[in-house]
Amino acid sequence: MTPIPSMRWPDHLFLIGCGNMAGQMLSRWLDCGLDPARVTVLRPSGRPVADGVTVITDYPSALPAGTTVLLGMKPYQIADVAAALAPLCRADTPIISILAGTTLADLRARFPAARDIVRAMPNLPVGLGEGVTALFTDATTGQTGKADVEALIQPLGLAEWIADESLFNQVTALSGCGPAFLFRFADALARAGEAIGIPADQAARMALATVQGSANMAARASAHAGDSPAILADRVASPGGMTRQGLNVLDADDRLLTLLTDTLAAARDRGEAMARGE
Ligand SMILES: NC(=O)c1ccc[n+]([C@@H]2O[C@H](COP(=O)([O-])OP(=O)(O)OC[C@H]3O[C@@H](n4cnc5c(N)ncnc54)[C@H](O)[C@@H]3O)[C@@H](O)[C@H]2O)c1
Ligand code: PRO
Repeated sequence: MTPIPSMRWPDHLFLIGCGNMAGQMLSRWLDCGLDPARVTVLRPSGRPVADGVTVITDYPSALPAGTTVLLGMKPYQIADVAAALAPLCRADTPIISILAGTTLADLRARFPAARDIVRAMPNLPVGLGEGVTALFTDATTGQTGKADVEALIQPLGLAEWIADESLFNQVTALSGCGPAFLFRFADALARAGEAIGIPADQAARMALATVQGSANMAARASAHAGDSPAILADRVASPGGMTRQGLNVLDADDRLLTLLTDTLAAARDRGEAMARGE
């Protein structure tokens, strides 16, 4: 992949944990030209991450100058991680946290020296540069700190600053968890096809290609003509035809809308419970 010319990288990037999510972020950054020699990953397994990336299993005695920290482990590990990491962080050590349900106030309390702390909520397609990342910070973080984080997040896809942290669990439910809901939909579409008689492997291929083509088409239609997915759905449905009969099932009593609203609300509520330490 050709490096994105406008990319601006931290002098050094220190990842705490590099599993499903942080791994996708790092993979995209490396694809876009981040020098692996600038990256250190701390992971208990010590398993290699990528050529040239340093992997350690314990905390160093100091962080290289210009280090940006990415917290990428599980939220419940924050107490242990902060106890070891906070003494290494200085005022000019930016911290980006992708931990669900971990508030900025909590992060500030655990990393009192750090000035720039940003909550980021990415989703898995960031690995393709087609992700969504919600960002939140407070007035303590400087404008330069915000711009630096924005520059780092830019190659991952869409980035959206959230003005009000109380919406962070909502946006996490929508875009952070969203890929799982879409994957479920694609799976259900395939299984429904099988249920009405299509061979399973063929239904799986056709469902996935339909989701992929439709998502690409919806993105283009929105960007070029401002046409929403709701308008596109009507364009598929010939009056009195097959699609309308199907849409009538999804739309009856707002069935699909209610199901998705309940789904997002359940995910949001879990984020709020996690923030309470539950
Ligand atoms: N998976 C997603 O789609 C997604 C999306 C947005 C945010 N997140 C957030 O990303 C974080 C990681 O989620 P994941 O799905 O990648 O989980 P994961 O289990 O795949 O990765 C967690 C990583 O943390 C490492 N780790 C374990 N104990 C550690 C310790 N004591 N110190 C440092 N590292 C340790 C593990 O080796 C692993 O690499 C979570 O906080 C989650 O809220 C995940
Ligand atoms: N994965 C994380 C979780 O399930 C947060 C968004 C996606 O908690």
